Amino acid sequence: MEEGRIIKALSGFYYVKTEDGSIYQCRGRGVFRNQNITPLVGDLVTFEYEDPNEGYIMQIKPRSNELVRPPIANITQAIIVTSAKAPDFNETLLDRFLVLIESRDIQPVIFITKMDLTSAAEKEKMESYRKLYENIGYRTELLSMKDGQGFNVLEHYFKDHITVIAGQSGVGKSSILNMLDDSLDLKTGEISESLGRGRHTTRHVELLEMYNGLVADTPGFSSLEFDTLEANELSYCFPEFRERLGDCKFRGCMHLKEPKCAVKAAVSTGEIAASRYGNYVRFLEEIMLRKPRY
Ligand SMILES: Nc1nc2c(ncn2[C@@H]2O[C@H](COP(=O)(O)OP(=O)(O)OP(=O)(O)O)[C@@H](O)[C@H]2O)c(=O)[nH]1
Ligand SMILES: [Zn+2]
Repeated sequence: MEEGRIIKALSGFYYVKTEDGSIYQCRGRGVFRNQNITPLVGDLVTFEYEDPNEGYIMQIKPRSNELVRPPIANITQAIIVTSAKAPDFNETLLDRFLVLIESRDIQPVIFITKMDLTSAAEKEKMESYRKLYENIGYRTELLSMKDGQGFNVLEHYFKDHITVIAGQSGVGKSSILNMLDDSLDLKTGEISESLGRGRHTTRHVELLEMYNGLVADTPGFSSLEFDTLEANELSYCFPEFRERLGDCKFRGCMHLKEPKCAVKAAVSTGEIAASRYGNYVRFLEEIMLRKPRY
């Protein structure tokens, strides 16, 4: 029995990559279909084969998480791409992405793009946002495609991770992916050729090899609704709230009107940013007003 990770799903085949870099074309076992289990890109699996083009996936290891769009399992990192300008930087949108990513137990990283379009005052503002988010524990990079600012450090982000890129339209996600793609051609061109298909002939999800990690070729978190998050889970998706939850007087404190609330105390001293607390309250209202689904 061999072990590997599904890095691509296409026309009923799963492409499983083993530790030594070999790729096996496999089918799911009938039993998965009967049990309503679909193997996902990102899954760690065991498989059997006689011919590398005719393997069978025998077992799927338990997943740490899974996304519906794109359908990928075991994501460890999400890079939120957000622009400083065009479209304007929007901290509520950034916090929304952060919460959605935290709620899936995925480590967020923040890339702020298009720094070349900012004025001196705006640059300063972006630097202060960088401080705010780094204080919370999120690694944050200020980037410019135009002069390559910040890009030299990007490769360190990918090692040993399964990364999904997230962010609204027009912020520069494809530009970053294209940049990643180039170096990818050098590294895995051989493998793609041996499988007889180019990487660009498919619209299906694929994990691309990138600086000793894997990156999904399709952006994630396209739905920005909090449709599965419960109100009492929200504060766990704000790391700077999470670390203070034990200090609130009331168990189950929602950090609104309750007395002796450690979160509100930290907001009043500036240890928690007012913008973050404001977005917490806003998201909480949104979750409470959500129509029950049947
Ligand atoms: N000035 C400037 N323009 C950039 C930068 N990064 C990306 N752009 C431009 O922004 C536009 C949108 O970039 P994309 O990479 O297509 O953005 P995207 O996030 O993939 O957008 P969708 O595919 O719609 O989700 C393009 O015209 C890019 O050339 C940057 O750092 N500076
Ligand atoms: Zn509280």
